[in-house]
Amino acid sequence: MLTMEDIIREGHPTLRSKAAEVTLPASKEEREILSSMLDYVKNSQDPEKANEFGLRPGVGLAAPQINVSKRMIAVHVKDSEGNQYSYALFNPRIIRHTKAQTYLTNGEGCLSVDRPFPGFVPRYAKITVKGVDLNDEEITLKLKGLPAVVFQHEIDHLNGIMFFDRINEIDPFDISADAIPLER
Ligand SMILES: CC(C)(C)[C@H](NC(=O)Nc1cc(F)cc(F)c1)C(=O)N(CC(=O)NO)CC1CCCC1
Ligand SMILES: [Zn+2]
Repeated sequence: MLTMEDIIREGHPTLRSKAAEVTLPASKEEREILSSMLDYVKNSQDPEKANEFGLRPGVGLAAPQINVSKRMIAVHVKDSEGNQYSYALFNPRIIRHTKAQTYLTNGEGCLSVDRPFPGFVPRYAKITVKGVDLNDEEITLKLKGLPAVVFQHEIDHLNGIMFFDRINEIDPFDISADAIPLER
């Protein structure tokens, strides 16, 4: 099973690389890796397991974070209405998005970043994501709110983008007036 030791940290070159498309259908090894990533995110949200294995509770993970430069992400997060989004995707891509922006009012962190990085991270308010799941099904997801933010954060990792790249350097808390705030 994956633990924090498998997660590479800021400064590791893989976090700044563009991950390669997975040739579909995925190999057995690629499926095992993607499945272990979803297990990590689920396990990390289980207090007993998180405690036993020292896991930092996560809502998403991208393959580059475990030093696998392939386009694979795992997300396990509830939206504000309590709907559970649990997805492990090969080759996820944003095919549509609103101009409107949203942001977490607490800012963002990252399992690969061991320091606080204050500031608002502008994200698209609504996105449509296409990808292929572990059953080789192509799925299309229409997302808003926290799930939309998590998917954007994870897909950024596939392109070597870290959340703090998106924070305004002059005024970290500067965000467009019509951006939709997402309270924690
Ligand atoms: C780095 C960490 C702080 C652990 C972060 N968790 C998180 O943001 N949890 C959270 C946020 C909420 F708004 C409401 C709530 F209920 C729980 C996280 O897992 N990630 C995953 C990651 O680093 N993936 O690469 C960072 C998140 C920041 C925004 C999206 C993903
Ligand atoms: Zn991250």
